[in-house]
Amino acid sequence: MTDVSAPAGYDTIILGGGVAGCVLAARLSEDPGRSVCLVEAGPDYGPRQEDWPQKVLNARALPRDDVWERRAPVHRIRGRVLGGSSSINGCWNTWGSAGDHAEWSRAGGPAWSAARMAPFRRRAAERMGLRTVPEREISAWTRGASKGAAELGYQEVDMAAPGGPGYGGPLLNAVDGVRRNAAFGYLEDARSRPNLTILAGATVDRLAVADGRVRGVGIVVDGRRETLVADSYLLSCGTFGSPAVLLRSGIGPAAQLAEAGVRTAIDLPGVGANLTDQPGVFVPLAPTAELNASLAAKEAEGDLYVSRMLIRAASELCPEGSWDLHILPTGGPPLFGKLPAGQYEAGISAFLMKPASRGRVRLLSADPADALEIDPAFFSDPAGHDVAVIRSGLGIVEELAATASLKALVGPLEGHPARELSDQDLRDRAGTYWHPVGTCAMGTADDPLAVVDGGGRVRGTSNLRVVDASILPTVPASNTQLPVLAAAEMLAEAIRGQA
Ligand SMILES: Cc1cc2nc3c(=O)[nH]c(=O)nc-3n(C[C@H](O)[C@H](O)[C@H](O)COP(=O)(O)OP(=O)(O)OC[C@H]3O[C@@H](n4cnc5c(N)ncnc54)[C@H](O)[C@@H]3O)c2cc1C
Repeated sequence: MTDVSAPAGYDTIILGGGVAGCVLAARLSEDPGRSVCLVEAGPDYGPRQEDWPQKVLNARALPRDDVWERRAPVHRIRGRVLGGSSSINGCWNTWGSAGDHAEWSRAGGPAWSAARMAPFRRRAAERMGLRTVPEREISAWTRGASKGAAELGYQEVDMAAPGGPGYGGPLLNAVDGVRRNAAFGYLEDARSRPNLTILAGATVDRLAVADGRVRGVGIVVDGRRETLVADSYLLSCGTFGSPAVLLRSGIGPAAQLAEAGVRTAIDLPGVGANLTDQPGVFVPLAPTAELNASLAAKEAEGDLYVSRMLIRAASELCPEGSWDLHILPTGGPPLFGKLPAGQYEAGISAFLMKPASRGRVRLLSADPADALEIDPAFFSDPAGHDVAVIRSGLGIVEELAATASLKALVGPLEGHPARELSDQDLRDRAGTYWHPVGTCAMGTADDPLAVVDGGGRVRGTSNLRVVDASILPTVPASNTQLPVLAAAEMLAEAIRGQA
């Protein structure tokens, strides 16, 4: 391998230029005495918004071009571009419950409490320019759904802060239909710093580990293999990418590594295990001619968005005062497929926010160009918790659809109520909310499945941390972008404090 690093190497190399990677690159390079290199497999379209593809900027749809494995099943979609999945996501930002922080604090220490994370949440919201839903983006469907939620007795709540069940709008990282991804939010002014190098189009293959220290990282650029060296390495390739890099580097379950033909450097059984994502079931409804006309008029004005409100709801199994479901009414062009002009899809999804099921990420080969085995194992928990909660959610969907406010906009439910579907049918109909976490989970020293500690340090290593969604041991009862931004802000400050 050729050595393409700075003559004396970098102080810090960040592997993966997604949500967490952009935060780390910006915050760590604020210190002019630290040289930082950010490595990203996908393209960097540069500092000027006008040079980015329209598809990536368009916040009204989910882009499908700059992704890993373009023909992959939908639960595996992830961004492969500077900004990572924030460049292809729904631009929604919500915050989780007190229960999430209790789980994270047990695993990672008091820094993960709601109070200690709050300043980092605010800092992230400010940098990303998060804003509330403007009135003009609220369609007749969204307005009806909010009124329906109030009819059912839900109170309006602040979705970007801890609290209890209720309804409201998310905070958005999109302005006038333009997706403001983490590369815009964090790298705009950092790009011109002489101590920050952004290396796009560079796929991380593996880390060279000896005696618990990373000695270099192998990357592939235009088919060429090269090596970068640094004092410390921060792995931010996301919930699917980070365990894959560790596994290729020989950090993972020894038996599995042997199967993949990789020599074990550190036997860490938790790498790639504990994959946790939020499945959802969509219940389609039939829009009335009036609703279709109203949505068409919104679209003509350029202000039609598929979803702009949600309900935090509780199943019978949810701890008192918290929520374990997002009820998400959507109305607009279908997410998948097409309808004739002037016709729209309206419906309501129930998403399971605190699943008990655990899936996994595994290598199919040691080649970084090969696809991974990604199995979210939706609704697989033996006790049937997840199926019970989603059924409860589908009951709430029916109640919402039956409110006077929504009955005026859609026809009645047809066929069997979704809550009566068989377990297998629920599995077959499950989509994803795209919030996978947990494959490099943080945990205490006595937790055999812990991969990192509360500071993201990889067990058994002295200069390697993981900082991204993969370290969250449990998924929050929220969308994950804002929690990942806040976690990266918090860990960046901790890393700077140690310099
Ligand atoms: C379709 C979709 C919709 C979503 N909608 C929302 C939403 O509306 N609200 C919300 O809160 N969350 C949403 N999310 C989730 C949110 O985007 C993620 O939680 C967040 O991006 C996670 O940040 P991360 O840094 O862990 O990973 P990412 O942002 O995915 O970044 C990982 C980066 O690492 C790079 N990488 C991976 N492997 C390698 C490698 N081997 N070499 C070099 N680079 C590599 C990737 O290309 C990517 O840029 C959505 C996600 C998807 C996919």
